This record gives sequence, C-alpha cells and structure tokens, in this order.
Amino acid sequence: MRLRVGEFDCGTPVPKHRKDRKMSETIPAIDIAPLFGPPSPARDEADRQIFAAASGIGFMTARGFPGAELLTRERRGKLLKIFELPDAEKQKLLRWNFDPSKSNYYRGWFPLQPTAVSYKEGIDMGPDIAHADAEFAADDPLLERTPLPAESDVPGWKAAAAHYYRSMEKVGAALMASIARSLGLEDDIFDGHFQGGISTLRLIRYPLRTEDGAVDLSKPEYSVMHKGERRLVIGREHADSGFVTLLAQDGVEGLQAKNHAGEWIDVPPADGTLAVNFGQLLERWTGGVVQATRHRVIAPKTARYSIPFFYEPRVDAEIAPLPIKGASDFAPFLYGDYLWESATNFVEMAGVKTLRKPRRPAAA
Ligand SMILES: O=C(O)CCC(=O)C(=O)O
Ligand SMILES: [Fe+2]
Repeated sequence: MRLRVGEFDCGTPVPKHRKDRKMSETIPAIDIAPLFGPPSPARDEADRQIFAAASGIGFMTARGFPGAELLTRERRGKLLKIFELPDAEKQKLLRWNFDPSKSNYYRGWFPLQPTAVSYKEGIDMGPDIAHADAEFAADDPLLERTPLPAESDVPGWKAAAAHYYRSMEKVGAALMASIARSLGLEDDIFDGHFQGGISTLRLIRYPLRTEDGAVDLSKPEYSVMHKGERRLVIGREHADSGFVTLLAQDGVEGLQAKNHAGEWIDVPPADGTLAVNFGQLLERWTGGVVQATRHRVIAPKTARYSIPFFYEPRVDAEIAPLPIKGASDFAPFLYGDYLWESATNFVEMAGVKTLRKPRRPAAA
C-alpha cells in the first residue's frame, strides 16, 4: 500500500495548498540541529517536519547537523581526490565482477560501463574504513574489507573518509530516532539494529558524456526533457533499497526526485546540506508510511560528483514487524539476506548474486 501526502493521520493535517501543489513543488529544507540536543519544542518541530517529508514527498535536504562543516567544496574535494588516481591504481581496487583475479565482491571500485544508461565510476566503502573493530568474516562478502589506495598515493584521504563515515553514521542515527518518535516508538528502538552496522560510503564520478560511438545516445532511453531542454540521464531512475540515504551533491545540480504526481523535482545541491531520502526496506517496515521515493540523475554541463552514504543495520539484524498501527505482518528476516538480494540487482553488482547464500533461508 502506498500512502500519499495527506492520507496518513499523524495528527497534523496537511494544509490544502500542499495537496494542490503542482510543478512548483520543492524539496523541504529542514534544520535538524535540534535532533542533537535534549527533548525540546524545537526538536518536536524538527521531528514533525522530518516526518512530514518522509511520509510525503520522501525527500528533504538537511542542514545544521554536526558534520555539516564537511560539506564544502574544499572538504568534499579531499574525499574526491581518489578520482585523480591513475587508472592503474583504480584498477587495483576493482571488485571481482570487474576483475576476476580479485576476491572482494561487495566493496571496491566499479568502473564506467560505456553502454549503460548510468554513466558513473566510483568506490563502495564499508565500516572497516572508519572502525578498527569492524566485524570481518571471510565467508561473508557483506563483511569483507574495503580495498583502499596506498596512503602515499592520496595522503590524508583515508582519515578524511573515516571521519566523514563516522559523521554520517551519527546523522543517520539521529534521523532514525526522529522517525521512531514520530511513529510513537521509543527513540532508541533502532539503535541495536544499527550498532555494528554495515553502512556504505560511496564516492561517484559521472564524467561528461559525449557521443563516443559506444552507444547511440539519441535512443530514447538515454535522455529526458527537462524544462524544455534535452538532458541525458546519467543515473537511472531507482529507489534505494535500505533505510536512509544521506547524499552530498558536489555543488552541481542533477539529482531529481519523483513526486506522487510523477513529476521530477530538482534536489538543490547547496553547501552545508545533505539530500536525505529513504529506502524500500524502511518503507516496508513502516507499513508504507515512510516513502522510498524514486530518483534519478540528469547530466549537468560539467562532470558531476556525488557522495551518497547508505545508513545500514548490522548483517544479522532481525527485521520483524514493528509495533505500529497499519504495519504489515511478515515473517522476520535477516538484514544481510535482504541486502544481498536487492543490492545485487544493481548494474554495478551484476553477476555476483549466487556468491552468498541466505543465512536464514526463507521458510518453505
Ligand atoms: O549521484 C546522485 O546524486 C544519486 C546517486 C544515487 O541515487 C545512488 O547512488 O543511489
Ligand atoms: Fe539512489
């Protein structure tokens, strides 16, 4: 069941003008600073705004959190330095599905795929970059180590990535606590699921795409019209699979969210802000209250970089029905089993699905 703006009774009636909003709709911009302080009317107000966004358009931009100082061109640039590595060094970080001599399946580099709609390269990094005690299991690709460049090739990069990862974990936890309060749950209800979590910090580069003979970019699947202009799609429309995504755009537009009317709304790339959206598992877990909104990336006039952080539970966290009204009943399952099934449907994970068996097979 998908609930729409105004249909969910969270005690706050949705103003009529919001239901009528058309192409002028914008993504709510929310100061989440009060989430990091004690209970207060300001925190209640931030909770209310976050919940309205999460259960409405399913997207927001957040500012005011500890770590917002990392979201400047200069600080993001430190993380994005990795894209300046020579190709030979990037290739050392490739995943198995792109280089079968490697033994990392889940973490590591994904190269440009010249014929795909999504036109990007980058790296997926796990908790081992940020936590010395991160769990490691040789027989579980979800718990493998992240292949990283040599310190001397990108001095200071690892420390910057570790610090960024830990900052985003705190923002993710604060948002989950806020949503818990709005659902009438204890605000630490999700903490146990996320301690020892396997969040992914991803760094993405979308090069400027030009006709290079690899594909015919005039085919309809490669572009869309936006404000009267033909724009290439460089990140294919999708919904994220998990819980909360915290995404830093690098001051360059391109990210768009799809509203309930099917219109594409630009997500502004302001410094000091994160784009926040929610994943399909959280939508399902909340009985369709939180919205896993579809989004895509259209090509700007320059290369584009982005830094999504996918806030995720521990591999063995049990996802069982929440005690909230309207939540659907389902047989409990393990987060890692769900994640592997959904993540391996994405193009940058093609070909690895059979390499991990569910730890708790579904009941026959
Ligand atoms: O690069 C972007 O702005 C969007 C990336 C994204 O949606 C994703 O990696 O899931
Ligand atoms: Fe996404």
